[in-house]
Amino acid sequence: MYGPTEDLFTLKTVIQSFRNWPKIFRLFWTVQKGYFITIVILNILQGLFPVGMLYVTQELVNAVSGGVSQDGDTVLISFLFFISFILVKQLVTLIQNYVEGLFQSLLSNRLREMVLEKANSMGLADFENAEVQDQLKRAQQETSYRPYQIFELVLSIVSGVISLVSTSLFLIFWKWWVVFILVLFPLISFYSYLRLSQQEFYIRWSRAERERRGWYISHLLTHDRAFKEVQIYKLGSYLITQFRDMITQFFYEDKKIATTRLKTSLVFESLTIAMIGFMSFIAIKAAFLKEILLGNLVSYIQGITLTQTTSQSLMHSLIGLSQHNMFVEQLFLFLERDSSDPVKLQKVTITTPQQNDPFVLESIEFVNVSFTYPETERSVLQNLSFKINKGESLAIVGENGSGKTTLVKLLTLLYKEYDGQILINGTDLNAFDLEQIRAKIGVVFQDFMQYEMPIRNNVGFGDLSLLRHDDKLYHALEKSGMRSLAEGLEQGLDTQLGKWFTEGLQLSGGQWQRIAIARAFFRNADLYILDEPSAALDPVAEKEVFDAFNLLTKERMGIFISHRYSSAQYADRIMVLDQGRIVEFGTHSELIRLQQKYASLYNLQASPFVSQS
Ligand SMILES: Nc1ncnc2c1ncn2[C@@H]1O[C@H](COP(=O)(O)OP(=O)(O)OP(=O)(O)O)[C@@H](O)[C@H]1O
Repeated sequence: MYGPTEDLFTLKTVIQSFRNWPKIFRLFWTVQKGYFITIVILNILQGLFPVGMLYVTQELVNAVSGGVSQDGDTVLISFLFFISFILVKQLVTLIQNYVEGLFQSLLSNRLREMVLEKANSMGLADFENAEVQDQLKRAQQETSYRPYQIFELVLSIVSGVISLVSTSLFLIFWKWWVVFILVLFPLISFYSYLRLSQQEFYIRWSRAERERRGWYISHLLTHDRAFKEVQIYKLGSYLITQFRDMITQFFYEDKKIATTRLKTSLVFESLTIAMIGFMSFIAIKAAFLKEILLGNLVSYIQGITLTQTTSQSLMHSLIGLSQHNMFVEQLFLFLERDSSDPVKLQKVTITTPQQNDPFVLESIEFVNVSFTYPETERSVLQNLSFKINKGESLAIVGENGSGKTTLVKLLTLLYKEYDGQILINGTDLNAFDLEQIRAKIGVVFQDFMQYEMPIRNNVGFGDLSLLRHDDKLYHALEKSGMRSLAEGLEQGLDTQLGKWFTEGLQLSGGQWQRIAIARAFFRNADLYILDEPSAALDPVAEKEVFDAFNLLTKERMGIFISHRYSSAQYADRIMVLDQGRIVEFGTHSELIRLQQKYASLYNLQASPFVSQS
């Protein structure tokens, strides 16, 4: 297993985890300076309140009991002072809650945005990597609240230290050793609590993958796509049992830690109470013997309790801080990891139509390209060399798993780690801005997306800059044979598709595919790629789509993958892939004359006894 293990949580790692603080505080500063400063000031004030409270209480009690003065005015002034103090304290607390709430929302929004921005800048290889998925999961889980909790704890430590110092000074004039014991005692329990918090972190850390599995099971059980199979194959109770086993295991892990925490707390809390009891007894005895005034007795007892709780909560804050640090470390690990994709996130300017881009794809050439998927051994594409020029169409055929889709993924620049060279207009691909090249490619993947959004978005995502150009959207829909359906709808292009949201129109598999084709055609691309376009299309739709495709690619480039050899024959050239190698390459008639794999499969499909798939 990668990452930390339970034994690795030493004091050193705890200290090291503080290295993210400059980044965290820079983030706070950039989120909202005004709120940030206000929160700091209000927390310092909060730190001074306890000792203030001790003082006004002492003054009031002494005034009432006549220990300081018999004068009625003094009592009244002390009382008004006491009430005003409480009022100010409450006001500060209210304002503090208000500002902190707003700041926390802003911070959590910004962090969530940062995680999404990072995810958007990653490559496909990252998304297919379980370790990255775990990191993403941890980052998402911790983003919304951990950094703010660090801030809160730092502030509470600051105000805690102020309280501790001021209340200690108050007690020191009575008996210095009382303060010494009260501060020292929580330090003794520090190690036990630190160990516990590290164990908690490890448990949560190691859960990321299992939590994702749990999420997947609940996704299967709660989403329409899986519903049919879950019902027909009666998978429900099996999946629920798996889910239950998983959460039960989580529960027992949590329970074990909670029990240890309970035992530790029981020991230390009992000792604490005994200690406070002993010290209070000393103060009561002194008051009984008239060595101190009644007001002083009250403030000493409060002071003892306050010093004890403050020093204990300071200790817990420090431990909490180290735990939050470890979690935040995971967040920054994700935010700062190198992307497998050379394309860095760019702000999309959706106002400039892509039509204005002077760059034109003239040719794409593969020179001895071999490819192995990350984290795997087997070479999926081996020594591919071919060239496609503007105005040409290419059909790629081959058995399942022969590497057709992988080739499309390389063509669409989704993986950068390949051997050999890919040349664009005769120049190595790496010399180009990949975003610019991608903007010139319109593609329908085998597992195309069905966006649970209006038709406008489903098609318009092909070119965001033209999202509001209804005529162009309808034109693209016409090419994929979906115009009349869209025009017949009451809401037209703004009809919601899918069933996830209200008033959604559910399409058939073939209709969804045609929408995806319209999306690709909507883009003013130089290269159009259709991966298995006929998979869900009826013969009439297939013919329409191919006619549109041929027309569209006349002055451009067109590549399609198909298992239907009847479609492949109309491409200018055909590539036959077998176990990642090009075994035949040429026109339909050339390959038929060769009488090899293509010819035999073509004849097999043409035979009246084989149904076309
Ligand atoms: N993301 C991936 N990670 C690792 N291996 C993969 C990945 N995707 C595909 N493969 C492997 O690469 C090989 C080629 O897959 P590819 O999808 O390119 O085949 P294909 O020719 O398009 O097949 P089909 O006709 O079934 O769509 C297969 O052996 C597959 O197991």
